[in-house]
Amino acid sequence: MAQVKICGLRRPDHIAAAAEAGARYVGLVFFPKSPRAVSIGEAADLAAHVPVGVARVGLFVDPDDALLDETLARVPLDIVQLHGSESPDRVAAVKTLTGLPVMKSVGLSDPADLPALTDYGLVADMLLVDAKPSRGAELPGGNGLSFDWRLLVGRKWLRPWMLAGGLTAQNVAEAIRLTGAPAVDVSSGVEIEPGVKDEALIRAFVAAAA
Ligand SMILES: O=C(O)c1ccccc1NCC(=O)[C@H](O)[C@H](O)COP(=O)(O)O
Repeated sequence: MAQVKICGLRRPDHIAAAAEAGARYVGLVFFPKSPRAVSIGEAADLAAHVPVGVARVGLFVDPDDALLDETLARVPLDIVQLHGSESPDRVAAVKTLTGLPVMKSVGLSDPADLPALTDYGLVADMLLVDAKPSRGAELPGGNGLSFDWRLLVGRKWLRPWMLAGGLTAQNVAEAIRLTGAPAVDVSSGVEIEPGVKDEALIRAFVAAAA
């Protein structure tokens, strides 16, 4: 059984569906280019709908200090997810600035990408092991793209981690079985079109990961 994060939620009823189904994390995207982006005001409203026991994850891509300060002044986040090209030093600085746990994404496509998980494991509180976006991709994540899960077999890192990238209700059980992932993260796999989540798909995904 793996914990579940549903990322890129934009509606209170979808947050409720995710929580009722048993998701332990919900993600709010603060990246304007994303079809899942929310404004700070929208996020403040959505965060108020998240039940106790479900962690509110704010997803940022190479944020500057001002964006983090402005967001956290209005949105009660529990975890900061960094999904850009933040260096290990920047991850440490964001932890200090925000006082929150930081989850750093690392994109994988081949074995040469694996050492980054060790490097970021020294500074981040959690790791998000995602597919590396294709060259020229508009978004650094949330692309519905998976990677060869066999890269992870038998590996251990210094921090708790989540598996992401192209997961769906159909493939998540096999992904967990193969990788031993203690937690999984999904966005596109519970959508009917980019940025449009579907309650039935959310419920099916959480059930399949359990
Ligand atoms: O979801 C986005 O739109 C997004 C935009 C910019 C950076 C990261 C983004 N998503 C990151 C996530 O945490 C996704 O859940 C993860 O990449 C998995 O996405 P998917 O393959 O679509 O399930």
